[in-house]
Amino acid sequence: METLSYKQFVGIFTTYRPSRMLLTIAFTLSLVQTGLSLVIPLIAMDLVNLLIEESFNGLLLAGLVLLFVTQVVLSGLSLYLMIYIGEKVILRLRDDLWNRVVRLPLTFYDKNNSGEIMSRITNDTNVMKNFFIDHLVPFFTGLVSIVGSFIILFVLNWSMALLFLVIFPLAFFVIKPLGKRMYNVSRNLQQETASFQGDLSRVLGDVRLVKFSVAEKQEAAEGAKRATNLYRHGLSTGKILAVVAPLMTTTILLVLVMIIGYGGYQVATGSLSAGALVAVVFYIFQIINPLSMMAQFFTQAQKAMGATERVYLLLKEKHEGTVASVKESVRKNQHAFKGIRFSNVGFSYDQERKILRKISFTAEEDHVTAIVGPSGTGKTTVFSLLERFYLIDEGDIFYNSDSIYSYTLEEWRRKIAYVSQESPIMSGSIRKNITYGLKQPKSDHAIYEAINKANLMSDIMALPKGLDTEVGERGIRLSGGQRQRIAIARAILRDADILLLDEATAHLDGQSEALVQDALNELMRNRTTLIIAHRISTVQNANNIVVMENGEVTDQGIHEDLYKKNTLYHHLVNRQMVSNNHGA
Ligand SMILES: Nc1ncnc2c1ncn2[C@@H]1O[C@H](COP(=O)(O)OP(=O)(O)OP(=O)(O)O)[C@@H](O)[C@H]1O
Repeated sequence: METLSYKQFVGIFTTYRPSRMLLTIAFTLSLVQTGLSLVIPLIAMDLVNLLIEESFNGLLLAGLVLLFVTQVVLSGLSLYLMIYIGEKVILRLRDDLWNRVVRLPLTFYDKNNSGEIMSRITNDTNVMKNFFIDHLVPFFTGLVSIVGSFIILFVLNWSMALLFLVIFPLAFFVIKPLGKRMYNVSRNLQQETASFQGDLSRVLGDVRLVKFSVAEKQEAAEGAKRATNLYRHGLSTGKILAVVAPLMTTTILLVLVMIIGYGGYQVATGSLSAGALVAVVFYIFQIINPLSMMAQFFTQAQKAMGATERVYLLLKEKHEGTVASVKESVRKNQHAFKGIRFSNVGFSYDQERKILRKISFTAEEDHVTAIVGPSGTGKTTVFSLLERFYLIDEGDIFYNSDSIYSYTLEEWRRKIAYVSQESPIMSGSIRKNITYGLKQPKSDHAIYEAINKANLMSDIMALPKGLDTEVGERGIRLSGGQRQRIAIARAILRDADILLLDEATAHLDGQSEALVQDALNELMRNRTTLIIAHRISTVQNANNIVVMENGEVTDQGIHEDLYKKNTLYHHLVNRQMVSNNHGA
């Protein structure tokens, strides 16, 4: 993994920050507050000295109290502003990430685990936020506090300032190398957290598979291994902290003992006033506190860098619109043909294996074109290319007279309704599922019409809350046939010009299948329909059948002709389809 440069790191914060004005106000407030805290010991010094002389200045005391109060109020205000800015940055970042995630091309999801992506968007952004709020801003105000305190300390009593200057930096020689280790440890820790989440979402997503494969033991062991890894990384962090924290405390104690000892001696000899010693101790604290925080700053910065690095990788991914439109568009092709035309299309998912070779066929408007072929030949891939999930390598695909790449991605996908084999259902109401992705809201009347055409009416009427019944993960489970008919109702409402249908291989019972088939016949009317066919009735009724074999189109025609002259087709119909044949 390439490492993030400081410039990119800062770049992310500046890209998503709110107005510069707000940042300036927040910074100014915390600087003023820090400045005030530098004045307080000076007043305290005068007060102590006055008390020793047994006189008292009420005005001075009132001034001190006022300063204290102002400082507290300003400190609260600036803290809130910083939190506000931090939250704003992360809000924008998460917004942007979410936006990107839904727009990333499928090629990205082929390569990345969804649980890990979730972890990046939730955990890693949190780490970034905490760094900003808890460390970045205090770092700068801390710097002001340290420098200011040192200057005053030197003016008050240079010998004590010098003493302090010699002892304290020693601690940093030990802490610095540990910072580097901390970076590696937290980087691994976050990677491991992401893997943990990745595994968890994999198991939860396919909990049925786990159960019917009796893989519980295996998964439990896998999970325990991951949890142990997390534990180990946690302990490694602990070890580093166990060295750093006592070291810091001891150093602080040492410094205090020496300063107070030496200061007490000076007070006794009369070269330092008691008030000045009080002020010196104050300033020492105002140096030590931010310093120990700064020691953490570097380790935390490293941690935040690790988190930002992964977020940055996600931000760098190109979204689908730009990938799928790379191909030069060819509008106004000469052909007057209406429908879809594949012209010498070549495609591979990766460099190693060509999946489709010189695919050419037509799917005419108002016709049903069936695609048949053995498993793994590339039929689903043809559909994916039509949906522009992936970009073709060679040739072109035309719709009517234009290349499909001459449309914007949204324009193009709105022309298509896809009823896939699995008919996925989203968590939510049936209404939400049926109207999913539609541009305009549909009236209940239109929805019921679609439901009727999809043969779903009696199913929905039987549900307690009708259209508003919750389905999917948080609601009732639908049967395979019901899911398909919901997908069909969705496609009917979508009313797209092109229909892609991946016929289910799963065995529906006769009645369910008849219902689905009826609904499909209704859906296919007046569209350009392409079907990956598994039923003999489908191929018998198709206007054109495209036979695919090993990524190539080897034949085209109508059922009767192909059945007679094409051995593969003959074989396919006899072996694969007859078993599915209910209605033919
Ligand atoms: N996302 C992907 N990344 C890499 N290879 C893929 C991907 N999807 C499919 N393939 C490969 O492409 C080839 C064609 O797959 P495809 O799903 O198009 O076949 P199919 O004809 O639809 O098969 P089936 O009838 O079994 O569904 C297969 O060898 C498969 O391994």
